[in-house]
Amino acid sequence: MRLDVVSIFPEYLAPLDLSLIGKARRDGLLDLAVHDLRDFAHDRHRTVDDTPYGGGAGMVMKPGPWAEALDHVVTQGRSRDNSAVDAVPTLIIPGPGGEPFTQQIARELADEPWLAFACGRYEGIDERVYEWAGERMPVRVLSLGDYVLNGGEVAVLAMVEAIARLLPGVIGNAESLIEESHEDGLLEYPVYTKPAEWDGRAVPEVLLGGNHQAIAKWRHEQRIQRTAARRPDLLPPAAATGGLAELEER
Ligand SMILES: Nc1cc(-c2ccc3cc[nH]c3c2)n[nH]1
Repeated sequence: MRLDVVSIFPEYLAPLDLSLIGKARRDGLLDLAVHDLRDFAHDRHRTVDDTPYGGGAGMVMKPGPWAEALDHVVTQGRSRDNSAVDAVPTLIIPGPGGEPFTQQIARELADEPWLAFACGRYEGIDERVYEWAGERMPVRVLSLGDYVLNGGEVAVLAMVEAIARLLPGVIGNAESLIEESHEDGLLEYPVYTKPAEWDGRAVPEVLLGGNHQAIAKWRHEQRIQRTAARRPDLLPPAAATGGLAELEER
C-alpha cells in the first residue's frame, strides 16, 4: 500500500517510523511519503493561511498550496513502478464534522492500493479544496470522534495505525486480529498473565486449566458482559436491555 501524508508539521508523523508500522515500511509492505505543505507555498514566508472571508476568529488554509501539494502527490505517486498512468489515491481529510472513522472503515481502506491524507490546521481548509480534489479523486472526510483536536495529524496517526495493522504481514500473528474490540461487534475479553496471584488477586480459575472449550465459552461470556456494561449501543436492542442469554448461546 502507498500512503501519502501532507502536513505543515511533517515531524508530527515521525511515530510512523517506529514499531510495527516502521518495520512494515522497512519490509516494503508500506510505501509512506510525508510532504510539507509549505513546500508548495512560494511567497517569501511560505504562507499557507489567511484570514477568513465573512470574518470570524482564526485563519483558514489557502487553496493554492493544497492544490499544488495534492497534484504533486498524484504525479509523484504515478511515477512509481507499475503504477497506472491514471491512478489516483483515495484522499482522507480528517475533520470533527466528518463521518465517524470505524473499524469497518479501517477494513475498507486497508483494501485500497493508495491512500493520501490531508492534515488541516487553523480553522480548517478552504472549502474549494474539497471540491477541487473531489473532481480528481475519491474524497472522504473522517472524524476520529466527537471532540476537537488542533489539527489532523493526530487523527492521521491513529487512522494509519488502524489501517496498516490490517495489512497482511504487518501484525506477525494474524490471530491477534481476531476477537479484538469492534472486529465482530463485541469488546475484547479481559486478559491475564503471570503471576497467577498478584496483590491478593487471583487469575480466573478457568484460565489456569487446559479446558479450551470452557476457556472459549468464558471469554465469549466476558465479551458480551463487558460490551453490555460499557457499550450497550453495540449490542442488538434485545440484548442491550438485558437479554444476553441469546447472545451467550452463539
Ligand atoms: N475527530 C477530530 C478531527 C479533528 C480535527 C481535524 C482537522 C483539523 C484542522 C483544524 N482543526 C482540526 C480538528 N478534531 N477532532
